[in-house]
Order: sequence, then C-alpha cells, then structure tokens
Amino acid sequence: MSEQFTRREFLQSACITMGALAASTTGVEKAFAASSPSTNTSGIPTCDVLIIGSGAAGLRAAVAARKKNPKLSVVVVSKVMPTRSATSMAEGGINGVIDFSEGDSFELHAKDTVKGGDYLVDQDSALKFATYASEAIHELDYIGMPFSRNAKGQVDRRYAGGASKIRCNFAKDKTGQILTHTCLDDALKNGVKFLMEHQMLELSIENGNCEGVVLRNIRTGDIAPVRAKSVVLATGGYTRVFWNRTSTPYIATGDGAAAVLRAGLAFKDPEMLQFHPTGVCHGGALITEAARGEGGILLNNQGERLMKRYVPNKMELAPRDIVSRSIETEIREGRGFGHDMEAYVLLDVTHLGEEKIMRNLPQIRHVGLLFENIDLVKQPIPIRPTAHYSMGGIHVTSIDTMATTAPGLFAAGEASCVSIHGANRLGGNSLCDTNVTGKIAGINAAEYASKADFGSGKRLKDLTLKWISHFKEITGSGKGNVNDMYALREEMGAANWYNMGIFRTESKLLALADKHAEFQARYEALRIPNANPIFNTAYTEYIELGNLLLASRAALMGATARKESRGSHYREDYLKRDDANFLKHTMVTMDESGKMHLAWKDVVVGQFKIEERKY
Ligand SMILES: Cc1cc2nc3c(=O)[nH]c(=O)nc-3n(C[C@H](O)[C@H](O)[C@H](O)COP(=O)(O)OP(=O)(O)OC[C@H]3O[C@@H](n4cnc5c(N)ncnc54)[C@H](O)[C@@H]3O)c2cc1C
Repeated sequence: MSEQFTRREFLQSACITMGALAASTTGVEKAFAASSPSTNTSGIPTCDVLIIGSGAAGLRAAVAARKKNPKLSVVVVSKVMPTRSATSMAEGGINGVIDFSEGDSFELHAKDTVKGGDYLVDQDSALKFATYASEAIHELDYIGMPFSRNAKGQVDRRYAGGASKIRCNFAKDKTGQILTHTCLDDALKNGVKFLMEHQMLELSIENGNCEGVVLRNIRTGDIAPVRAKSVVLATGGYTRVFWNRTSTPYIATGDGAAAVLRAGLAFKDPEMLQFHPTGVCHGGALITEAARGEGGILLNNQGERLMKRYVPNKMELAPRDIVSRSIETEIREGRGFGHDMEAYVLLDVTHLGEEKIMRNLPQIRHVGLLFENIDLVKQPIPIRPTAHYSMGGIHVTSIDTMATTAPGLFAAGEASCVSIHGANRLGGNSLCDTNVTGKIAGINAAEYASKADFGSGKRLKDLTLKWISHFKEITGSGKGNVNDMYALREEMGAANWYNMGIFRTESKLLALADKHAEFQARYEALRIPNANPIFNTAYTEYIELGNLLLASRAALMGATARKESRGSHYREDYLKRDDANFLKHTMVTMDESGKMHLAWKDVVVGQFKIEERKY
C-alpha cells in the first residue's frame, strides 16, 4: 500500500451504499421501486451473502465466505463501525489449546466448557468448538494478530476462570481491540464490502426461506430492502436488557434475536444471561477476569479473601456465576462496603506491581482511573457484578453449519446459540466462539449462496412498506417526548436487574411479568416528536428498545419455566440443579399476535458424565 494511502481511505473504499449493490429488475421490483422513492434504485438491491454485524463473528464469516467462493459478493452491514462492537471491548484473552506439553488437550478444553456451562452444553458442539478454537488461534497468528509473547517468543497465555489448564491467549488486556483490527484488515484485503451505519429492521422469511432483510440507513433515514441468497446474523447479544448495569456496548440490544422471534423462529435458552463478577462499582464497565488470572484477589470489608468461604480450591478463578453470587452474598450479609446500587467489594491487584500491570493489564488501569478515579497500581478498586454475556441466542441446528431452521439463514457469535456455553460461559471462550462459529457460518452461507437463487422479494416489499409507514406513524404526529422513552428504558433495566438478576424467585419473576406488560403498553404509546429522517437517533433507539422488551419477555418466560438452579440461572426457591426435569434447552417462539410460546429441547450428552459441578 502506498504511504499516501491511509487506512481510513482504504476502509472508505470498502464502504458502499445500498444503491451500489447490483439491482435486478423483475416486475415486482419495478413496481416496488415506483412505490417506494426511498430505495433510490431501479430495483431491489441485492448481494450474494449478506452479513449483519461487524464484530469478530461477522468479520470472520465474511472472510470465510469470500474464501469459499471469491465470485460471491459479500457485504457486511453494521449499526456502528467495527471498532465499536463488543468484540473491540474484549480484554482478557481468547481460549484455544496451542501448547500440549503440560497435558492440555482439546478434550480437556471441551470438558471444562461443559462443566463450566453446568452441563447445559451440547457436548458435540463443545468438542468441535475446542478443536476449532486451537485452529482459530493459529489462523489469527498467521494473519498477523500481534499477540503478547512470552520469553520463548510464543503466544502468551494466562489462566481464565473455570479452566483446568492455562490456555487463554492474549494481547495485553486489549485482546478484542487488537483482534478487531486484525480481522478488519483481513476482511478489507479479501474484498468484503461494508454498509456502515445501517440498521437491520426486519428479516424476511418467504415460504420458509430467508430472502433478505429490511435495512434503514441511519444517516439518511432511507428504509429499503436488500435481497440476498443467504444471510448471516452476527448481531451480538442482548445484555442491554439490564440497561444501566452492564459491561456491554450500546449496540447489544438483541436485534437478531428479536428479528428471529418476529419471523417465527426459535430463541434458545434466553434466560441464560451471564453476570461478570468484576464490573466497576459505578456503571458496570468491565475489569477483566485477567486481573484475577494474573493474581488479583477479592476482599470483603473484613479484609478477608472472600472466595475462601465459597470455593477454596479455585478461589478467584472459580467460574463467573459462582464468583458473582459469592460477591453478592458478601454484600447481602453485610461484609461489603456501601449501600444499594453503590454497594461493592474490593479487587486488589496492587501486589502485582506497576511493571506487570503496565505490561499485561494497562487498559484496566485506565478504566479504573476513568470510572472510579482510582489508580489500581496504588489501591484496590471497588467492584460489583455486572451483566456481561448472552449464552442464549438464535437457535442454530448444528455447529457443522451454523444454519437456522430457515434455509438461507445462518447465525454466528454471541447472537447465536449452538449450546457451547450452556448456562455459564467460561472467560476467553467467546472470542474463540466468534472466530469458530463465524467461519463455519461464512463457509456454509457461501455454499448455500453458490447454489441458491434469490427469493421473489414479495414479502420483502411488503415488510419494507410496513416499516416506511411505521416511521411516519411513530414520528409524524409531532407529539411525544423522547424523555419518556429514556425513562422507560431505565425502568426496564432496573426491573430486570432486581427481578431477573443474580438471584431469582417465582414471586419476583411474576412481579416482573406484570411490569413487562405495563412496559409494552407504554412502549406502544410512545411517539418520537422529531420526524426528520436524517440521523434520527431517537428512532434508532426506539427500535432497539422494542427489541430489548421482546428479549426481556423471552428471558422471563425461560427463567419462570426453569424451576431449578443451573449456572447463571439461580432460583432461590429451587436451589438444586434438576437434571431429571431440566437437562433441556428452552426454545421460545412468538406467533403473529405477539404471544410467546415455550418448548423444550434435549441437551446433547456425549462422553462427559453429567455430575455435580464441584470446584
Ligand atoms: C468489556 C468486554 C470484555 C470482554 N472480554 C472478553 C474476553 O476477554 N474474552 C472473550 O472471549 N470474550 C470477551 N468478551 C465477550 C466478547 O467480546 C463478545 O461476546 C464477542 O466479541 C461478541 O462478538 P460478536 O461478533 O458476536 O458480536 P459484537 O462484537 O457484539 O458485534 C455485533 C455487531 O452487530 C451489529 N448489529 C447489531 N444489531 C444490528 C442491527 N440491527 N443492524 C445492523 N447491525 C447490527 C453491531 O453494530 C456490531 O457490529 C467481552 C465482552 C465485553 C463487553
């Protein structure tokens, strides 16, 4: 690349507009173009493989699709730039066995994953995942990811919670940011095109097949369909259901899960939401598990290492669900500091020394200064659990394809659920999930697109017109107050946190159901006073809030039906895990009237014996 040609210019050259997508002109499309001036094209824009999401899952899917068939047009759509996804925020590292000299193996990685997930893991998925995870690390290394290196020049590794061996590969504590840049470079190099600042509003499933999506250009407000032979949903998680106490980015609004619900497909294990032990006290931004992996300790108000009371064998490196409950129990029993939402315990890394912190954990020092005004080189930092990860997601039928039940539709990364993480994800297992499942989804989407034809576009047309009218209806009256929307979002987050958070009971869940009904009614009555389509961020957030309310309802349905405690789903009224009745996935669907239904699907059990989870 010429020195005059900057990276920004390179990225800009890969960014296209919907009008630049090849437009075919069948009768239906001509009629549609005439009826919808906002498509700006003579027909419906098309591409072969359309990927929604520019986190690691979307980027790896795009590259894999291009490599599988370089003749295919592959387009990545995203609400935000790739550097603003959850992937970019990942800190601690990416799991994958690359050193077998100390007895580690793919089987051990899979076993830890199954146990960590409290046996709600499909064991066939976990075994393949562990094998491909190792390959993913080598691939990232090969395409130039600047991992931290040990004295021998090998990719450096640290312990992550719930791991029996050291296999969390890292790049300082900025693994996600560095991975994002590496994967973005690779996507640009492989001819992937980008539609940035476009919001997927809806999926179109016609006669059971996926035929494309309705997109909204956030900058211009244009709402238009894009037909694709195959679509990959890599839209991330839905942890923003706990709006004001989460470590995740603002884009984590469950748009993919909500789209599949509206399309009549299944949302699997929605109640399985992870709480990470160490969010900063104010707001919940993350202090990575790597802080404990490097030797950080958790202290209560007696100055005791609190984990001694709960998991003396693993201490701070027990799985996240257990550490989070331990911290909350300390706070409940009066051994924490502060009160209410400001209650906390301490994470102490001071004994690691400045040199080690600056070498391996520089970002969390920055986070500590930014959010708590505390230099954790010099003093312990107040922390409390924060909502962090969605184990539940779009149901895919097999890790071999990452296909959903609708032909032409695939899912990957945190948006998907192929049951690798079960009821509790292990630290470091998500970044490799995005690489593994993204690649598989991309290959299979490309294979499908190489043989399939475009759908008719009829339903896509109807849906697009519906959304154009929707924008007018919600914004056209000049009435409403955006503050009502923001207040509703805050209330939803708090209600979900208190009633469906770390400790759940029947009575709290039933009370939450009433709240959800009230929230839904208030949502439907909301209006946005600004009718200007250009950068109407209030409308963007309005759509996201609708998706969060759907995801909240689905999660509540699963949490109420699952009368047991398993992993991050902890029912104080059913303290024990109940394999006889609940070694099953919850499968939530929604009918056209908006009513949700629940079914069960057996967990795939393999070589790992189902037993009590002990550490
Ligand atoms: C602070 C933090 C630290 C973490 N640390 C680690 C770690 O150390 N190790 C680890 O393994 N995991 C870690 N994780 C988890 C991990 O980063 C994520 O689970 C993973 O990166 C998710 O990747 P993804 O590609 O599936 O989704 P994301 O990276 O969340 O990307 C989702 C994409 O979908 C797009 N999108 C969503 N909805 C729409 C829509 N309607 N229209 C268009 N585009 C849409 C978004 O714009 C975004 O580009 C961490 C997470 C956080 C938040």
